[in-house]
Amino acid sequence: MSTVPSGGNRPRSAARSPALTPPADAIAPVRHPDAPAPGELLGSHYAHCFGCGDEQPHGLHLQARAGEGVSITAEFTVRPSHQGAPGLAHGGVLATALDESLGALSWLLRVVAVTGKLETDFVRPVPVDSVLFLAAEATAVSGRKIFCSATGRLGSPEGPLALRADALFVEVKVDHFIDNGRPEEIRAAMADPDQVRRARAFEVNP
Ligand SMILES: CCCCCCCCCCCC(=O)SCCNC(=O)CCNC(=O)[C@H](O)C(C)(C)COP(=O)(O)OP(=O)(O)OC[C@H]1O[C@@H](n2cnc3c(N)ncnc32)[C@H](O)[C@@H]1OP(=O)(O)O
Repeated sequence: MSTVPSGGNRPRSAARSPALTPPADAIAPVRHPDAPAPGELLGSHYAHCFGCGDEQPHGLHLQARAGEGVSITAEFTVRPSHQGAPGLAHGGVLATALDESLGALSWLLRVVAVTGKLETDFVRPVPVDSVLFLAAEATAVSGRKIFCSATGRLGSPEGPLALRADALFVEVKVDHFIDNGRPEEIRAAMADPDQVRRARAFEVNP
């Protein structure tokens, strides 16, 4: 019996929702001229974010770095608290790591965007203590819609493919959070000059 999980070589687009295929008039994503330089750590967009916040004790503490074009890389170490099955990462946690990596592309586009749709293939089991090497890139833009893809590889950037995702992010105004977030966290964020600075860094026209 083969030990290679099935599905690893399936062409990605064949099984994806039509909504994840950019329309014919979509344009190539444009890296903002003030985007962080390739290799630069992007930092957290919100200290309490479950994906990247350094003040979030339960979080993944993902640290993303700018890549070339509109791409990022990130590393995620799977901890015992991330288990689903014994000794294996929970799929929802892995999807979160992909989602956060894709969200980090906003730093390079300098737009604020949220996940509208995320489709994930779990190609290989991911054991506890694995280091996942994540890579995400924006592939097309159409109006407010940002089409993007990510992969997660085991042990090194060239390691076996464990995860891949395609996603649609939708550009929003900062008001999206002010209007929808719980008032106490919104008040605290708006009173924090460092948080306001981070929010501004996403926006071309704040
Ligand atoms: C302080 C700094 C913090 C910075 C914060 C950064 C946070 C990053 C965190 C990591 C990422 C996340 O987890 S973000 C959290 C998880 N995501 C969310 O909570 C989003 C919840 N959903 C929403 O709020 C909404 O549905 C939106 C914003 C996604 C879309 O609503 P809208 O603004 O009214 O726009 P709408 O007209 O519906 O959609 C615009 C276009 O996108 C398409 N579209 C929208 N959703 C979908 C969908 N699911 N599947 C297909 N297509 C979709 C529409 O068909 C339309 O296409 P067309 O007609 O134009 O062709």
